[in-house]
Amino acid sequence: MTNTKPLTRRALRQSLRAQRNALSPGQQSEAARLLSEQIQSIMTQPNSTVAGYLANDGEIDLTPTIKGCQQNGVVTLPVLHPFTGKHLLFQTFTEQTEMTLNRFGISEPALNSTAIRLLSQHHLLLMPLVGFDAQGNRLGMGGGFYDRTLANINALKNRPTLVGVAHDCQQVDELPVEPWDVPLDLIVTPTQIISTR
Ligand SMILES: Nc1nc2c(c(=O)[nH]1)N(C=O)[C@@H](CNc1ccc(C(=O)N[C@@H](CCC(=O)O)C(=O)O)cc1)CN2
Ligand SMILES: Nc1ncnc2c1ncn2[C@@H]1O[C@H](COP(=O)(O)OP(=O)(O)OP(=O)(O)O)[C@@H](O)[C@H]1O
Repeated sequence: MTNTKPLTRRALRQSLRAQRNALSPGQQSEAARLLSEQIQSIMTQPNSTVAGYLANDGEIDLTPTIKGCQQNGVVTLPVLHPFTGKHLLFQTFTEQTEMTLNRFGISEPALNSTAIRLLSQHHLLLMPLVGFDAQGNRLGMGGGFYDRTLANINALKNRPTLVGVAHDCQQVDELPVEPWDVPLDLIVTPTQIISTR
């Protein structure tokens, strides 16, 4: 019997990636500006530690958001785990941070053990995604990096709020869900703030 599930996810990925890549530079920068205002509006605590990402493949650009968060807090970026290659570490990011290209061609902080921040030290995790639905399901690039890294998140005493950030065109009615998928607490787009619980 043919298993159509992975195909469905693959087909969805392809179409949603094409849609975000079709946004014009003007639409991208307006989306980035609006998203930054949305994120500022949900940041309740001063001195927050927020994980971001550097946009790739048409993802919504967090540059204005990161600048805003750095003004009264700490920003970290994901780094591919040097040993497992399948998990993410989060390292602090400032203008002085030495950067390197990872195997996907995405810029990330050069490995520095003193810059690593634990998941439990974060208030917000801003997570890139390819697709989302209003129930909090997330479709990523297909590496399983965030899902593996967050697999035990509910065992933490202090767990960060998981925030999926995306363009509005990345929303679908209902995503296929896999057993390892870790649901999002919140989804923020340029025009929506969706609380999933
Ligand atoms: N901006 C950003 N950073 C991130 C992620 C992300 O989704 N976005 N990740 C979230 O997990 C991790 C990297 N995961 C990624 C997984 C696949 C591809 C990618 O472009 N895949 C290509 C195939 C590349 C290859 O075969 O080498 C593709 O699908 O076309 C990129 C990043 C960590 N950093
Ligand atoms: N907690 C986990 N433990 C072991 N393997 C996992 C786990 N989570 C995901 N995987 C594996 O990773 C692969 C990719 O998963 P999936 O398609 O859900 O990735 P994704 O959510 O799109 O990617 P990402 O989380 O990097 O954005 C799957 O084949 C799955 O087996």
